[in-house]
Amino acid sequence: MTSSSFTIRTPCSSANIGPGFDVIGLALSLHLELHVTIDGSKSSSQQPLNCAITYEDQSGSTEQISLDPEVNLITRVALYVLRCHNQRAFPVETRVHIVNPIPLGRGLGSSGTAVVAGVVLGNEVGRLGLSKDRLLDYCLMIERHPDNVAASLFGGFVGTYLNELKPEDVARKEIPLSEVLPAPAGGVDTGIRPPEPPLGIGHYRKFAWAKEIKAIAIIPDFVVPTANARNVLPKTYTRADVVFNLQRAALLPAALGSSPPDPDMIYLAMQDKVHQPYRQTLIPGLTEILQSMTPTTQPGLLGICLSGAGPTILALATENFDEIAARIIARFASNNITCKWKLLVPAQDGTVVEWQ
Ligand SMILES: Nc1ncnc2c1ncn2[C@@H]1O[C@H](COP(=O)(O)OP(=O)(O)O)[C@@H](O)[C@H]1O
Ligand SMILES: N[C@@H](CCOP(=O)(O)O)C(=O)O
Repeated sequence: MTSSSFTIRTPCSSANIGPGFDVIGLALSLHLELHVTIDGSKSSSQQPLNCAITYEDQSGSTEQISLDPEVNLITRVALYVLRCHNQRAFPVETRVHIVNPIPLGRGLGSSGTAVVAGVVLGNEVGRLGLSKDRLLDYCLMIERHPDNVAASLFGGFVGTYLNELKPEDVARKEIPLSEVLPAPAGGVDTGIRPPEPPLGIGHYRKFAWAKEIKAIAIIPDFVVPTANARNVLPKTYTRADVVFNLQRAALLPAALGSSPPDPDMIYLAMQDKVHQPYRQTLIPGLTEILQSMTPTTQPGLLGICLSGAGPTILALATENFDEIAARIIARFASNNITCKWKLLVPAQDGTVVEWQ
C-alpha cells in the first residue's frame, strides 16, 4: 500500500450566544489542525494501537495533553468510530500531529472541536465514507449538547436540536460515556464493540450572519471545566425565565443576520436568564461586565455574552475592537484576572479534510 497524508481543520466554537443555551452555536476562525500520515510501506508498528501522536500547543494552555492514543481525546474518539466498524486500531504506522491554538477549558469549544476532529479522523483513516450528518450522531454520543459540535462540524452560525428518540434509542444514547469511550485498558483490547449511535440524533440549521459583525473573544487566564459550569445550573426554571429566553432566542437569528446590524435589537436578543446568572459564581465580575457594556456606552458594540460555559466573554461589534476589549480586560483586572483577546470572524466552512 502507498503512503498517504491528509489534514483535518476544525474551527473552534462559541456556544449559546446569550439565550440559546445548548441550542445555538457559532464556528469561529481559530482552527485545530490534525496532520495525519499513514506509512503504507510498513506491515507492523511499534506504536500502541499503531498510532504515534505529537502535540503542538499554540494556545498558551499549560495542561498536559496525553500522547497515548487510548487516552488522548481526539484519538480515543477516532478509535470509538473505528471500533463501531470492526476496526480495532489505526492503520499501521499512523502519525497524528495535533496543532492546537484553541485555549483549553475557556468556553471556546476546545473539547467539542477535539471530538469533531476525532470523529472525522476515524472516518478518514478507516475509509468509512460516513456523511457529515452521520458524523454528528457520533459526536453526540460523546458531547451530549449539539450547539458547539454542530458549529465545529458544519461551520457558521447554527441552530441545533436533538430529535425525540424511540425508547430503545434513548436507552442507547444514555449509555454511560465510559462505555462509549472505555477507559484505557492498559493496551489490552477487550474486543467489545461499543454502542453505535442511533440514526439522526441531532440536526442543525444554518442562519445568515451579517458581514459587518466580528467577534471579540476576551479569554481570561483561568479554566472553567464545562462539566463544573453545567453543575451550577438549576434543574428547573420559572416560566418567566424560560419565556424571557425563548423571546430572545427567537429574535437572535434575525438580529444577527440583518444588514446593517441594529445594535439595540442585537443587544436585547443576546440577553439570557438560563445559564449566565448562575455561572457568575465561577467567573468573578461576570454580571458586572455583562451589564456595564452596552451599545450606548460603547460605540461599535452590538452585544455581549458568555462564550459557551465560560470564562471567555464574547463581544460582537462592528468597530472599536481594541477599545471594547480593553474595557472588558480592565474589568477583569479589577478582580485580579489577566486576559488575552482575539478578534475572530465566523468560520463558514466547518471541518475540512484535505488529502495531499
Ligand atoms: N486538542 C485537544 N486534544 C486533546 N484533548 C483536548 C483537546 N482540546 C480539549 N481537550 C480536552 O477537553 C478539556 C476541556 O474541555 P471543556 O471543559 O469542555 O472546555 P472547553 O470549553 O474548552 O470545551 C481539556 O481539559 C482536555 O482534556
Ligand atoms: N451549551 C453548552 C456549551 C458548552 O460550550 P464549551 O465551549 O464551554 O464547551 C454550555 O453552555 O454548557
